[in-house]
Amino acid sequence: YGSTRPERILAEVKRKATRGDARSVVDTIDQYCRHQEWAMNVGDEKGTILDSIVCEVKPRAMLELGTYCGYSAVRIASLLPPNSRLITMEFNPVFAAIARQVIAWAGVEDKVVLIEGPSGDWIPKMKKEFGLTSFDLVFLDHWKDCYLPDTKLMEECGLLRTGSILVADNVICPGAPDYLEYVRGSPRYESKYFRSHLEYTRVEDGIEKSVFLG
Ligand SMILES: O=C(NCCCCCn1ccc2cnccc21)c1cc(-c2ccc(F)cc2)cc(O)c1O
Ligand SMILES: [Mg+2]
Repeated sequence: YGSTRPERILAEVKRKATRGDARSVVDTIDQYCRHQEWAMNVGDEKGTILDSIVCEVKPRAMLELGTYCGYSAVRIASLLPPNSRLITMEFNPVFAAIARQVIAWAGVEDKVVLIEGPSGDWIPKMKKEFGLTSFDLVFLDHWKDCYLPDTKLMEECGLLRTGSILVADNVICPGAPDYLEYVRGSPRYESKYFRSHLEYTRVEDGIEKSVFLG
């Protein structure tokens, strides 16, 4: 039931996941999207790669572009050290409304700030709005043709510092070829590809981790 896929995912979370237990929310969504209906969460396989990077970086300030149902926001927030903050951005208000409820159900709302609107509008005003100097870690999971322009915009807006890390989902499927060429070719980035699969499928996909060198 529920008219949209995100609504059906939220209904499943409320039915099956333990309130306040982020891990059970993540596992419930993975089970549902693997066995009932596919959805564009980063998923369990690529999620494990993302987890290892979050644990390694221990970001104080993290940005996620592309919230969808809040699956990766919950996954990330559950790993963040105390007084760290994940800012997650969603363009679609219907998705944002669902994600807020998923994030609340998981009990990680005090670590997550969800903002709505297009990245091109938000990126230039984030420093002021959030009293930020820079992001330690950015997870790119929004429109694939926005990865490159938004990365350049973050550079221009001084949101990246030496050592800031970009983690990009879907660099193979659907693909972000211009972004890959940029981070792999630029002397200002040290890039590494983590081979994996498109969520819940056997199709090849991967995550690109790129360190900004300043
Ligand atoms: O399209 C994807 N994600 C983006 C969704 C829309 C983001 C919109 N948005 C959010 C914040 C924001 C800020 N500014 C502007 C726009 C913004 C996606 C697709 C697939 C996929 C689909 C079909 C298929 F056959 C194979 C793969 C798999 C993934 O993992 C994905 O992530
Ligand atoms: Mg994705």
